[in-house]
Amino acid sequence: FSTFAGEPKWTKQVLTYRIVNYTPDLRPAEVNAAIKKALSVWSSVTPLRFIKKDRGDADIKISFAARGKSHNDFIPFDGPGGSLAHAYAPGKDFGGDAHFDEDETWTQSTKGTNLFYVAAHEFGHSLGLAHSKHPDALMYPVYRKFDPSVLLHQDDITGIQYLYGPSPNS
Ligand SMILES: CC(C)C[C@H](CC(=O)NO)C(=O)N[C@H]1Cc2cn(c3ccccc23)CCCCCCNC1=O
Ligand SMILES: [Ca+2]
Ligand SMILES: [Zn+2]
Repeated sequence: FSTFAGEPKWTKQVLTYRIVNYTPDLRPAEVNAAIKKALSVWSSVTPLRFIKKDRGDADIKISFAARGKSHNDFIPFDGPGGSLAHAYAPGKDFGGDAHFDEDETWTQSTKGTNLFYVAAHEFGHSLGLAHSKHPDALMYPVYRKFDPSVLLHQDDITGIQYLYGPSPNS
């Protein structure tokens, strides 16, 4: 596993998240569920807890943006394929935020681009993990057909627990 320079991480265990806008590829309830499930991947192995906010500021702001429309972070997306999403290391303002490329076809299945899988990867960054060199780790930088049952590789767990420790009820 790897962390970001300076090992930025959240100094609180309860974090807030807000889904700022929704992709038309899925019903809002499906997006809410995929995001919630992707966050629970990380809270299941750490003391971290996530609270959803529907307005105002939040630690982790989630949004969808397409090509050209620079979602005011000056890193425009590249159309279908290519890069699928990106996220920022813990910190204020953009810190922790995750942006998803609207030009992808977001799905809940193994066809198209699975939102749950990509979100789980991005939230690894939002919590302070950089990329892993293990090809079967969630934090590996290439999207792979995934087995929805097994998501976190030991490398991912070791990394996140290095930052936040294990879940208290482990
Ligand atoms: C891990 C993932 C959820 C998030 C990462 C980005 C990331 O690390 N976000 O935090 C991602 O999008 N990786 C690219 C990497 C990539 C693969 N190719 C590319 C062609 C062009 C540009 C990038 C890529 C080859 C063609 C396949 C393109 C479709 C799949 N894309 C990828 O796997
Ligand atoms: Ca893209
Ligand atoms: Zn990544």
